[in-house]
Amino acid sequence: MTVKENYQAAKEQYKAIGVDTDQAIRTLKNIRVSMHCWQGDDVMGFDQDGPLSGGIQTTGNYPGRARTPEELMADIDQTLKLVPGSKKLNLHASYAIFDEGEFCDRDVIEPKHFKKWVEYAKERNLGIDFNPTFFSHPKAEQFTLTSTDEDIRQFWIRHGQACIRISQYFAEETGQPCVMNIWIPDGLKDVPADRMGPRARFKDSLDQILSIPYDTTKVYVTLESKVFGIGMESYTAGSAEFTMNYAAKNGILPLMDNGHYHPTEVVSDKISSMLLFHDKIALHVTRPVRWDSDHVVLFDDETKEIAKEIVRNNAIDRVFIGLDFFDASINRIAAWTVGMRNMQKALMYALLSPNEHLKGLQDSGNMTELMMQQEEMKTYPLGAVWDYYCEQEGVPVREDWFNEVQKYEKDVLSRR
Ligand SMILES: C[C@H](O)[C@H](O)[C@@H](O)C(=O)CO
Ligand SMILES: [Mn+2]
Repeated sequence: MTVKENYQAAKEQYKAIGVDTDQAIRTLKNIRVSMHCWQGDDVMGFDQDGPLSGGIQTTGNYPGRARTPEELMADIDQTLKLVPGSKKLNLHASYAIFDEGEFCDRDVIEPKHFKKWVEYAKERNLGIDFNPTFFSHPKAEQFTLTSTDEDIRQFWIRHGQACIRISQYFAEETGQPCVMNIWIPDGLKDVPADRMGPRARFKDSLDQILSIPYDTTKVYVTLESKVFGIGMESYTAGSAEFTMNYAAKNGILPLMDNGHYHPTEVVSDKISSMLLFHDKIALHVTRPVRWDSDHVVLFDDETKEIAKEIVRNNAIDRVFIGLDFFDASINRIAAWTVGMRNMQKALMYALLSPNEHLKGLQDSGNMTELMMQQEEMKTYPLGAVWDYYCEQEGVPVREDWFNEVQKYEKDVLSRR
């Protein structure tokens, strides 16, 4: 049977339970998933040579890490060829590109240092999301926006402001809004004597960053929480409560990273609550294995559940979906491809669910049929619809994409 014939059979099966597969494909095609540039180079960036800091870690030493902007762009290109649908590029400030012999510290970076990224994005019809980088820098050895050293705190405030200006430049150049996410690692290894002070300074720093004029229809500033980091096990200033309240009170968006909570908490259960109080929210989809390990996103239960919450709450236009993982132990292009395709597959799974019918079963208290139907959905022919979608999008079907990764590894990555 051809991919199309398989699709026709699947289409009939879904139709019998009231699901329109053609519509699901049309919807999925327009959901932009933001691909993080930092999977390609183990979060090293181009503006400094020091180690990765901030309580995050890449493990592994698989050959082929991108070492220059040109290599990273080539690797992203290779990945984009293997991923269907609409995509966006997510950059960190540490990926600024300087001219030969030029260097600008993070507090004085300008749009011109991202001109090459803008050209790259425009040629590929990609929007750009952005992140100030409050780690991997000599001035981030201890604290950034919570620092008691006013010079250091002001340095990072200027960095945040510079990034807002760069974000607006991205939005204006690409014609797509830019999500600018603020995450700081600031925290303490051991029991604090003062939990309030750092948070008060963080609050004031954010107020100062956001005090500069910017177009809120073009730049969506988000604030990401985190429960702990390596070396910040006892306390993080940017806790869930801090970021949620700050975002709600100051007209910015909360960002939830599903690696940033206690292990039994799930972001899928938080989305509906957040949507009731915010017009828009943002996500970092990742896979925490026992801790915020940033493993590649799989087609697993939580990813599917996150996708279901976005789809069945009609929140596709209200949730910015970005990925955030970095695995240096496997081929990095395969890592990106698996993660991107799985996020989209999860969205397709959600779109192919008879959501109104299932909700009706819950509302009428018919929990037996609800369980039965939700379980049966797991073996409906999602794969046939996914394959057809990939074929329509001109990207490899099923595992065929891996041949291209192997060829690229042989021809390009292994020569680095
Ligand atoms: C690179 C980081 O993962 C990112 O900036 C931040 O979103 C994070 O999740 C830190 O744990
Ligand atoms: Mn994150």
